[in-house]
Amino acid sequence: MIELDGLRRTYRAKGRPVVAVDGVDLAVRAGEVFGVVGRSGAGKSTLLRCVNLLERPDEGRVTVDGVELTGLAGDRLRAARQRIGMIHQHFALLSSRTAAGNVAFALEVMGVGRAERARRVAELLDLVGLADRADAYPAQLSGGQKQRVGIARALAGRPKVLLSDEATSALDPETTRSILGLLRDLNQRLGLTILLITHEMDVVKRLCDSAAVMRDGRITESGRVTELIARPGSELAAEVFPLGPPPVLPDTTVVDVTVTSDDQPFVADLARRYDLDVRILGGAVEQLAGGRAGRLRLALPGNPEQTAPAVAHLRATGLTVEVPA
Ligand SMILES: Nc1ncnc2c1ncn2[C@@H]1O[C@H](COP(=O)(O)OP(=O)(O)OP(=O)(O)O)[C@@H](O)[C@H]1O
Repeated sequence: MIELDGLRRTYRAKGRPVVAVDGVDLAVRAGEVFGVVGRSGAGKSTLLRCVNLLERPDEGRVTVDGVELTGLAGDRLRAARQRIGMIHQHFALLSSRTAAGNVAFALEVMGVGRAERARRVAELLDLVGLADRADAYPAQLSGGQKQRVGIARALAGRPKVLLSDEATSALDPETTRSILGLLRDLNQRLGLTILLITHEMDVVKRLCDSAAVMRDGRITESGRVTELIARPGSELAAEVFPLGPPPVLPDTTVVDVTVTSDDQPFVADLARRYDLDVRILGGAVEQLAGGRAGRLRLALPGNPEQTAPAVAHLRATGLTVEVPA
């Protein structure tokens, strides 16, 4: 649904080039929620803004729903852009217009007539659960309600794709959960493809089917969330399920095991097979949007040489096992 090929965007700051996006290839499948994570300055916002050409890439191609946007200009580009909704961290609402007025404004820009506009505004506010606040001004709405208006407005052009720029970063945890629930619901009910950028791992856990990690303008890893978490050395795994530095324990081998949905009861199996008193030092296993996954840190009695057969057995059963240094 979204394909980025060889995307590059350079800014000039104080006379020097700053490569914000440095040759990015990315494919987002129709109907999936795809999250791009990375530290501040990694190039996430620039990448997202290149998808609807708010930012013109210097090089590379952007294709959305089979249309190469980088090959369009003028009215054809405007029309293609209407099919891509966008929501923002600080909502970007017009303070002088009510919730209904903000959504109506998007429809006005698209040339939708008055009667149709009124019908669509009611429908869109209903879709985001805000029908009863249609006449409220942004200053009278909570952060979560403002983001609901932002989402209704982004859906005005019946887009197939929604871009989300840190949509929940300004919200408290409970409101974040309700907005993530709404986005998941819209993704499923409307078949909406969502590409989002975030620095919140909770967003990746609760909403994303797939994800990519961005660093210094490049994608360093990308794939389905559950697959990435099971990949040895994955940065995403360490961010989503942090285990921290390993403790130093005498005559003990510390191992980090990635758990995914089809795993066997491996702790009990290990204890039985090798007569080991396996201890769980930390970790978590959760139901994510893309399936059950997690990481557990285990302590096996014995030095690495003594525990090697048990570790090899864990690996042979298909588990990702890392022995942290
Ligand atoms: N308009 C601009 N002019 C000059 N440099 C810019 C501009 N916009 C972004 N940059 C630079 O490009 C790089 C990537 O910025 P970008 O905002 O895309 O990163 P980000 O990952 O979204 O970070 P954040 O989460 O802090 O917004 C940074 O080094 C930033 O300073």
